[in-house]
Amino acid sequence: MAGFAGRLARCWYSGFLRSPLQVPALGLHVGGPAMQTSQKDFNNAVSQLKLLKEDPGNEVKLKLYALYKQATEGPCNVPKPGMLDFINKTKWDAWNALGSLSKEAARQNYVDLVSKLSASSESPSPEAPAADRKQPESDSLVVTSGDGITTIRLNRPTKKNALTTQVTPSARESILLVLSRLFHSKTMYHDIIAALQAASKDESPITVLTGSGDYFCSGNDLTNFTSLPAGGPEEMARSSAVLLRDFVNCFIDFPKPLVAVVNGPAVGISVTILGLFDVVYATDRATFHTPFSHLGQSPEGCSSYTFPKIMGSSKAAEMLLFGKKLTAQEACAQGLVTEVFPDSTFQKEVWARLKAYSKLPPNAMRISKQIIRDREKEKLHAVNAEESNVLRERWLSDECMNAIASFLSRKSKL
Ligand SMILES: CCCCCCCCCC/C=C\CC(=O)SCCNC(=O)CCNC(=O)[C@H](O)C(C)(C)COP(=O)(O)OP(=O)(O)OC[C@H]1O[C@@H](n2cnc3c(N)ncnc32)[C@H](O)[C@@H]1OP(=O)(O)O
Repeated sequence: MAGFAGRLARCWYSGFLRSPLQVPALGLHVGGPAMQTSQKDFNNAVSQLKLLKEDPGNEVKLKLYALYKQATEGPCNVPKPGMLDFINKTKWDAWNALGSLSKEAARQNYVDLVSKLSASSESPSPEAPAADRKQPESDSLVVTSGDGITTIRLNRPTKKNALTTQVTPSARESILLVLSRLFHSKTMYHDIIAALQAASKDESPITVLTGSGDYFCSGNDLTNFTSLPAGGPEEMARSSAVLLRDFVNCFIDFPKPLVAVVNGPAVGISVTILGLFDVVYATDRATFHTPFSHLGQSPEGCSSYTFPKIMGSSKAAEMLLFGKKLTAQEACAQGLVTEVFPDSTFQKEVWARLKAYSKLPPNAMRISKQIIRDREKEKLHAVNAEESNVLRERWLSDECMNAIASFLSRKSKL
């Protein structure tokens, strides 16, 4: 007991317990020295936020939004938005969760949070940009070229490289701009399309898709479903089907050797498009999972056609209908993966091999790919169009809505 009391006292004196109460969900101060923040400190913090070099992520942006509203308008005083108005409801929930927190305490929390973010965005990034970094379409996608290889790297490791339709704002955006850009604009899907189009015309003989961090990609970002456009769910489903079709078309039409370097687990659309790659190398840590039925959705990426062709209809059905997750070895045995490498030597072995392949005559490789793939193209485009249409309907179904709501409320994971 004495030890605990001693530790408590030391914590108190070191300022750890400066504010005696916290709002657990957001980790916020609600009392103590909060009252000392001036309006000037708060205004400075609002300006400081515009200078952030890193995107703090949607969760932090929500906290900032809620604190800003509380600091400037006091406790939430507007009606709760409707169920389907996901974005405004999420913002309302965050603001409302601050309860009766005083304006002064909200100002203090806002200032503390911004100063923490500024401090961490000044420390050097663990992954320094490559010297040959070429087209940073956004922070979520990094495109580099070197050694005869153009590498398109999915770069949202904290979200397992989920493909977002929401923009990662670059630095120097005001909170209002940050919030408005939460809604729409250019997306990671568009960035990948642009990167593939550029790579199809660049000097590199080989193009690679890979991921940063421990995942290859966790598929479509399920929070994409929360950005309802003015036309409501129907418009969201329509425009998403168009985006999906355009996205997959780029893989069907890609003219050069396209290699997936699968650095970890792959989910959803990041698995299905593998059937459109020429070669797939995987670490032995990778898994391959298409939980479409669990999500009330249906196959895309031409997998309804390529998977039965690659692995036979019954193995394909087990993956696409029942969401059976394959290990890397199983995926290799079934022909979806070309070769599996031990995780400890994966990067070294794969890149050495690709560098050697990139020295082969580029025109010969393109022409060979053309002969192998061209007779299938028309069929693949038709399959892609059909799959996109079916998904358009699925996205409006109760099964899909409930599955997304369940993930968003953290009740379910794969
Ligand atoms: C209208 C739609 C938009 C239109 C887009 C057009 C084209 C899209 C067409 C494709 C349609 C569907 C195909 C698919 O891809 S279906 C597959 C979707 N993916 C999933 O269901 C995966 C969901 N994620 C999980 O189950 C788990 O996160 C995980 C991948 C198994 C990892 O679990 P973990 O315990 O190791 O890590 P976890 O803490 O959960 O994750 C870390 C943070 O990352 C967030 N996150 C991970 N994956 C996603 C995702 N797919 N969508 C959104 N967020 C994701 C996770 O929430 C954690 O965030 P936080 O730290 O809690 O903030």
